[in-house]
Amino acid sequence: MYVGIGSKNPVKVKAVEEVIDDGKAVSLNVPSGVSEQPFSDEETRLGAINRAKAVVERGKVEIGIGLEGGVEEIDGQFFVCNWGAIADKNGTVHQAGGARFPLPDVIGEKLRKGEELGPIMSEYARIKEVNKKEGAIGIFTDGALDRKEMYVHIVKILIGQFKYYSKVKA
Ligand SMILES: O=P(O)(O)OP(=O)(O)OP(=O)(O)OC[C@H]1O[C@@H](n2cnc3c(O)ncnc32)[C@H](O)[C@@H]1O
Ligand SMILES: [Mg+2]
Repeated sequence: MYVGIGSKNPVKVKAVEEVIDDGKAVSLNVPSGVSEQPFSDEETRLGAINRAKAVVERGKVEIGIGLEGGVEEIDGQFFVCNWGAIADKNGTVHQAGGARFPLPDVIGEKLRKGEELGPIMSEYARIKEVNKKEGAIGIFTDGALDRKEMYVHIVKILIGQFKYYSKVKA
């Protein structure tokens, strides 16, 4: 299966490569169509869908995957949320949500001021481009789960659905 991923972020590309059968993904920089820092579950989900569709529209691959990270405020506390989507040339789209976990208030205050989570996290963890490494989930779980592994779960749910529903339709 030749798959495109709508991001050049190595954690997202590696997550797709780890799950797909032939292990080679094409990475494409495509617009998410939402803010650089999505601020709700809905916006994050839409970003993932837009990326997946944009990959397929480029015409290089039959199947596109979009992965998007965002934040969602629940009861005054910010949570990181994660969404993924898979799209094919026939217009089929499947979606999956990933892990959620709360962010400390000191980070929430910066998000409210309009800063992006990526730079906030790098400053907080004192790790350059932490969004391309273990990510916020790696920091706040003391390394129990990193951002790539978190996306691996989403990609498995996406590809799994794609295979299941293709069989059912056949
Ligand atoms: O190149 P792309 O694919 O856009 O990769 P990205 O790291 O910017 O990831 P997203 O656009 O999906 O995430 C939106 C913002 O939230 C940040 N973010 C999301 N999850 C994060 C995490 O686990 N650790 C650090 N930053 C994160 C990210 O860096 C962006 O500033
Ligand atoms: Mg981004």
